[in-house]
Formats: sequence, structure tokens, C-alpha cells
Amino acid sequence: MSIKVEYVSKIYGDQKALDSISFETGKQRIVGFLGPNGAGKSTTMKILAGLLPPTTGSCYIHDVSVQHDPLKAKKTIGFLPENNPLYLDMYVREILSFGANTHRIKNKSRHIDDVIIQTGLLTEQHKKLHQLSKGYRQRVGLAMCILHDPAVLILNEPTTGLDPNQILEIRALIKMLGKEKTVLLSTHIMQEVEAICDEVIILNQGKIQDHFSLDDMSQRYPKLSLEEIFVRLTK
Ligand SMILES: Nc1ncnc2c1ncn2[C@@H]1O[C@H](COP(=O)(O)OP(=O)(O)OP(=O)(O)O)[C@@H](O)[C@H]1O
Repeated sequence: MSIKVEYVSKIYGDQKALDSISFETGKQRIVGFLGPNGAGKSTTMKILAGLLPPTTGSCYIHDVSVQHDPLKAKKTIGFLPENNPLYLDMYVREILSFGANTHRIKNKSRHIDDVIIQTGLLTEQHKKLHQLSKGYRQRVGLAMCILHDPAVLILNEPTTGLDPNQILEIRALIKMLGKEKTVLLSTHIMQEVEAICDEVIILNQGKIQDHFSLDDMSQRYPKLSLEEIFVRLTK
């Protein structure tokens, strides 16, 4: 099992954001994590990334408990938060070097070269982040995520705010990364899920409504598009 979530609930004050959710994903799968605004996607992702404690329940990345062994679990995770907060005054190589130091990566320079090639940043590597287009900033965010070669990527709305060309390029990059890694990807774009995901989890008001493989979709929901399924499960 790659990602395992067991009976996770999260209560903020008197707001129940997650209500005992459980799911598991296989390895090297791209999993679309869908739900309307406020469904609890970001909360789940932050809990999985070890940035937020659940109120109850547990999660595991490759059988390592995020709650009990957070440092070990974090070595296996690359997390791209919503809005990809980066230090915009830093140069591309500088921020990657900063990330590599955090992960104590050996052969840093060669490793950064590899990640720059993998994420298509070669032509932009000498720029400061504020000089980059949103799409290239997103590539830097993804480069930061994969620096320590984690087996699992947790990507919160990675294509939001990008133009159609950049969306296609970032999707292709995620699809390429998904050949070797498990990717949990939240998005509001159904087309994106159909283009790159192997399976889908639909969350609504803090509860999992369904979890299915896209290969099984037409059998499970005959004649319905993913958008229609989303509406049916979240209305
Ligand atoms: N720090 C917080 N304090 C209080 N309530 C919060 C906090 N963070 C999230 N919530 C609430 O928890 C619920 C789930 O929020 P969350 O951000 O996880 O949803 P989401 O599915 O990621 O939404 P979106 O698609 O809009 O990003 C919402 O009702 C939200 O208002």
C-alpha cells in the first residue's frame, strides 16, 4: 500500500472538516482527489504531509505512520501546497539548493542538474522566481517536491491559474512523474482527471462518497460523465 488513511477526522473549533475518512491507494497510481470547495481535500493533504495533526485516526505512507514517525514518513513524501508558496526573491538554483540542503542531499549540484532537466527548467534556471511565468514557478514547486526522490507526491491543485498550454505541460510532467511515483492530486478540472488519473476519490462535506478506478467508471456509472458523477455525489 502506498497511501493509507484510517478513520481520519479533523475538527477545527466546532467545524468538522473530515468525518472518519478511510482510503488506500496502490503504488505508482495517479489518484484524483475531488470535491467541492470546503470538502476537506486540503485538510486531508496537510494531514498526509505531516503538517497538520488529525483529531482522530491515522495515516501511513508506505506503511510508515505519519503521526508516529513523521520524519521518516516525510522522507517519502513530496508536497506541493495550494498556491505554491515560494521565496520569489530567490534564484531557481538557489531555492533548489536550499531544498537540497534541507534534505541533506549528497552530490547536490549534480542532483539539482538532474531535477532541472526532469522538470524542464533548463532555460529558466538562472532567473529569479519572480521573473518566471506561473507555469515555470509551478515547475519549480514540482522540482522542490521531487528533490529527495520521494515515492509519493501530494499535489494540491497543481494547475490552478495556468494558461491552457502550461496546463498541458504540467499535466504531462505529472503523468511522467506518476510512472514511478504515487500521486495524490486535487483538482477541480474533471478533464484533467480523465487525462492523467488512474483512479478517483470523491469527497463531500468531509466524507468519502466514492473511490473507483477510471477503467471501471463506465460500468459503475453507466452513461454518466465524470462531471455528472461529481454532481450526483456532491449535491
Ligand atoms: N484553519 C482552519 N480553521 C477553521 N476551519 C478551517 C481551517 N482550514 C479549513 N477549515 C474548514 O474546513 C473545511 C474544509 O476545508 P479545506 O480547505 O480542507 O477544503 P478543500 O476541499 O481543500 O476546499 P477548496 O477546494 O476550496 O480548496 C472548510 O469548511 C473550511 O472552512
